[in-house]
Amino acid sequence: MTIQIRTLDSAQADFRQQLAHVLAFEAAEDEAIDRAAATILAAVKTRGDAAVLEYTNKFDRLQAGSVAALEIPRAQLLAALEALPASRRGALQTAADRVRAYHERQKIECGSAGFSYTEADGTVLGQKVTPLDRVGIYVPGGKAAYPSSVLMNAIPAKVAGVADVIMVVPTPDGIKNPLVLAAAAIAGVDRVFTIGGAQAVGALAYGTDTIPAVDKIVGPGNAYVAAAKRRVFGVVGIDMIAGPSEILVLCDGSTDPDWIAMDLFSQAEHDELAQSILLCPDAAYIDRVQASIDKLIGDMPRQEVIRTSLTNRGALVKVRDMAEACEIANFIAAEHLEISAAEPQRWADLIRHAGAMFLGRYSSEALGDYCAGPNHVLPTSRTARFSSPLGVYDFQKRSSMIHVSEAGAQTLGKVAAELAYGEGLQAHARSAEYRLK
Ligand SMILES: NC(=O)c1ccc[n+]([C@@H]2O[C@H](COP(=O)([O-])OP(=O)(O)OC[C@H]3O[C@@H](n4cnc5c(N)ncnc54)[C@H](O)[C@@H]3O)[C@@H](O)[C@H]2O)c1
Ligand SMILES: N[C@H](CO)Cc1c[nH]c[nH+]1
Ligand SMILES: [Zn+2]
Repeated sequence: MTIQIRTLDSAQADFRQQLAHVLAFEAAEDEAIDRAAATILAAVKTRGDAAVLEYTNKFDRLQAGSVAALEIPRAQLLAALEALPASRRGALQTAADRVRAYHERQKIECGSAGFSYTEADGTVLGQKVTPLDRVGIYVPGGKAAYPSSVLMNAIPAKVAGVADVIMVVPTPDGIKNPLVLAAAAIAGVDRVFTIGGAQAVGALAYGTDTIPAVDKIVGPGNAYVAAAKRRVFGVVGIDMIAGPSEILVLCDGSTDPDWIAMDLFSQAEHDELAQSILLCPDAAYIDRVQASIDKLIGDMPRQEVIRTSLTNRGALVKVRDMAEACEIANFIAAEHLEISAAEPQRWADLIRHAGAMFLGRYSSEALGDYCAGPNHVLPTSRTARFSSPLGVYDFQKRSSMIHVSEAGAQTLGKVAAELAYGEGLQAHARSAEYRLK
């Protein structure tokens, strides 16, 4: 069995156009998905629970009688945790502990305590950091179950101090994944509803009789979830657009090609729309990776998903050298970037845009997906140019603090009044002047 992956060469004159074509989603597909998400959101906004129930029963093939029946009580989460085989439970707990330890660092090092300073005249200025009150975490569940995504979403929220974490997760055909439920128990999720897609995003954004409206929705999902999140932004906060998974491997041509082939599979198996790309300066090595792909694909239970993803969205790219690979990687701004090379740090120093970087031949991206510690909810579709991994900071907000002393009001009042008159805003000017002696 062979897979026809597109091969590109950066020396070709139209390479950049070809690359842009590989990275682009079909615009027509995007529009159709966006229209479908808009229709679902409008229905949820106007008809609440009834619409959530209809869409859930339709898309996830359920026969639920009410949205309330789609809530999983905490006792069921705890029972799922208790019933896990010891090795699974141990792995889940280890992953949770490592994710928590990493995110605790973010709390310390990203200034979660706020700051304040006092000026010579006694005026105090500062910044107060507070957690959000209630967040919705989207855990994908259409084509695969993601216990790891439960940990990645819920743990930073709890580390930030969010009181109320509402999780949504679709359960196609009513199949509840016990590891997902157990992960929710370990991570301290407050409520779980088995709903997904745009209807879940709408329910969390607008609230329904059964599902409480949240302040922010975070978490990855398919293209419908991403489109819905884009549309509800403003009503609620969102973290980023974390869509179909991506891996970009930069390889110097000395890693076992089976390892690289499997790394490419690892993200391709998520979704037909997932994207796996290899950049390498060694043409013969690229052929070896292609041979490994053809050798290994037959053993993959999800080979049809992998095949579609690699055929439609994958690429094996011959580059001039590793420096050029880094330059191209900055353009691609991939969700995951593996630098499988002898001097990974040398190349990492040249990378500015990537959701997460995996350095060296032993850092397989899959380790980051589960248990390395950093978050696996990462910006996709080139949004790593301006977005960051999900983190404690996504569950916090900042308020500015201004405590002006009587002496401070004398100097600031004159400055403010002058500028207010300049803007033609009399009330502003007088408000400042009233405090002048
Ligand atoms: N970036 C990350 O951090 C990260 C992490 C894990 C997974 N992922 C990605 O998340 C995605 C998960 O996708 P998924 O499909 O498995 O689960 P999902 O939960 O995102 O989507 C399933 C839901 O999509 C909706 N849906 C499906 N077909 C529809 C249609 N035709 N019209 C309207 N709605 C429809 C349904 O409501 C269904 O419940 C994958 O692309 C995976 O790569 C990303
Ligand atoms: N690779 C996904 C993020 O793109 C996360 C994940 C969860 N489970 C396996 N992988
Ligand atoms: Zn993955």
